[in-house]
Amino acid sequence: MAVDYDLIVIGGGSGGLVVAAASALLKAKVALIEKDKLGGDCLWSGCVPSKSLIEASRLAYQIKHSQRFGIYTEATEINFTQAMGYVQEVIATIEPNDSPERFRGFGVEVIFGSGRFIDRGTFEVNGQKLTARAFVIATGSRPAIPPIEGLKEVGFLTNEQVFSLTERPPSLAIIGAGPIGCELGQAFYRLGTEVTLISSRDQLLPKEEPEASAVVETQFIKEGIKIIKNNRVEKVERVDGKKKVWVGNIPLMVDEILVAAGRSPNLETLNLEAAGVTHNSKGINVNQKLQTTNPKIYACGDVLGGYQFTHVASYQASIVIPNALFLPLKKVDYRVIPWATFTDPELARVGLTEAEARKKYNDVDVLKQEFADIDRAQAEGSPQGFAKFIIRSDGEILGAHIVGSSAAELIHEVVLAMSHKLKISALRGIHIYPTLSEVNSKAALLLTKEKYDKNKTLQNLLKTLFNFLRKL
Ligand SMILES: Cc1cc2nc3c(=O)[nH]c(=O)nc-3n(C[C@H](O)[C@H](O)[C@H](O)COP(=O)(O)OP(=O)(O)OC[C@H]3O[C@@H](n4cnc5c(N)ncnc54)[C@H](O)[C@@H]3O)c2cc1C
Ligand SMILES: NC(=O)c1ccc[n+]([C@@H]2O[C@H](COP(=O)([O-])OP(=O)(O)OC[C@H]3O[C@@H](n4cnc5c(N)ncnc54)[C@H](O)[C@@H]3O)[C@@H](O)[C@H]2O)c1
Repeated sequence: MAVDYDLIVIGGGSGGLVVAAASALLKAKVALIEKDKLGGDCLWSGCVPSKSLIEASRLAYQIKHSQRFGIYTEATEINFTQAMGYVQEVIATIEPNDSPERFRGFGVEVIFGSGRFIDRGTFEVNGQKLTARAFVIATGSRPAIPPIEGLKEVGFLTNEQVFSLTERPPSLAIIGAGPIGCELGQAFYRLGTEVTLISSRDQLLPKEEPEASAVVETQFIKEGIKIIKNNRVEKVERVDGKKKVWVGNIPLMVDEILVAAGRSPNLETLNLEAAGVTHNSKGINVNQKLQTTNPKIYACGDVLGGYQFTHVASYQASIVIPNALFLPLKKVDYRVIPWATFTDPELARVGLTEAEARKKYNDVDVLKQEFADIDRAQAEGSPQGFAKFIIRSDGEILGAHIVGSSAAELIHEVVLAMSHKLKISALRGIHIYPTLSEVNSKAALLLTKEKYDKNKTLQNLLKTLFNFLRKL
């Protein structure tokens, strides 16, 4: 039976936009259905505003601490409203890339509305019943709100409201110390808010290598950010115009609360049952080809509940496009997925942690190069942190964790090496002096040093050789 479209994409964020644009450029007939604005979380309430706010706060911190470089300024005044204005300015500059006009120009039919499946092959939106050869669900995620007594009544912010603030909250309790809590906690603190980070776990950024997270935590404590770990918010009350947050039995009086306690997939209104698409509490179930339990319906991005990053949504989109338009042959490969948390110091990761690697292999070795021994890091006054490589005895790189200045940029050399299955020795190539990238080459060199230190026979042989040569 003839259908209306080759592809119907539901959700116009990081994943859906890539699928829609590329498919239309390949001459497929594509409809993109968006319930709000094109751009998704990343543009409006995620990556773009958070990184812009972080930049404003980084500058504030550097100016405040410029005396060690012999630079004195008048007392720094932070105009929070203008800092937030800068955030909105950046969004407005990037927004045309995701505008409906641009996508219509690619040949995508952009439909605004929130629809639902009515059977395994039909999606209804704005009263229209649309059919397609394939569908892609890319509806993203929203903040998960923990069931805390009084929280809804007292009121709170999430990433969806926090970038619209025009006045600085004098104090802020942040529930959750994952990437959102840590990035925004430090940014708000540096812009003048008293911040308390509350984590139910014993580690900030619990998905990261523990010793890398510890470097971030040390910096937070040094700056003055209050941290409460191993504790949950039990209750919230309104007292004298303030918000009283009970963390276990510790009372905390704050002006505002930011909830950053993980994500929930956006799938409730899609009527997935009618389409034969199953899901779990984290997201939609898919196979390695990103097909849902209805093979004509694909899904990508945060709605899968896996790696929730813009670049992963784009990568998944690149798998979905050929599978949905042509033949479902391509499979996802998550061996080399990098990500970074943009705290100061930054924390970047690719591949396995040491604990994960040791569970899987019995020939794991660790190479750790401190930034303190990298001259450029000293020159820049940022000697904290390290690069830690998890390798196997044959030099295969299983994972890398860089915490320090520009870590998110530095990790890409490792990503390239891992993607092409290059051994750690590949990173020993000549690196420009003095650069932060030397942290990678010096870490790689540690293996050569380690091997040489262990090889007493070679050392004795060399000693004998030089003794002999001197006597000639
Ligand atoms: C504060 C914050 C900072 C972040 N920082 C980073 C970062 O630095 N780097 C990084 O890689 N990732 C970051 N992320 C994660 C990143 O934003 C997400 O992984 C990414 O946006 C996921 O893309 P997506 O396409 O799955 O969802 P989204 O981009 O959110 O797009 C989903 C779209 O679907 C629409 N939609 C939802 N339901 C329906 C429906 N029923 N019908 C039609 N349309 C619907 C939504 O309106 C939205 O436009 C951050 C997230 C947050 C919250
Ligand atoms: N730089 C980046 O790439 C970046 C930045 C921000 C967000 N993100 C993405 O967005 C996702 C969501 O971020 P997130 O920080 O909300 O989630 P998260 O799931 O990574 O972290 C949430 C944290 O909150 C804690 N928590 C949960 N309930 C709690 C409670 N009641 N009390 C105290 N602590 C509680 C959890 O233990 C966890 O550590 C991330 O996993 C990431 O994929 C990426």
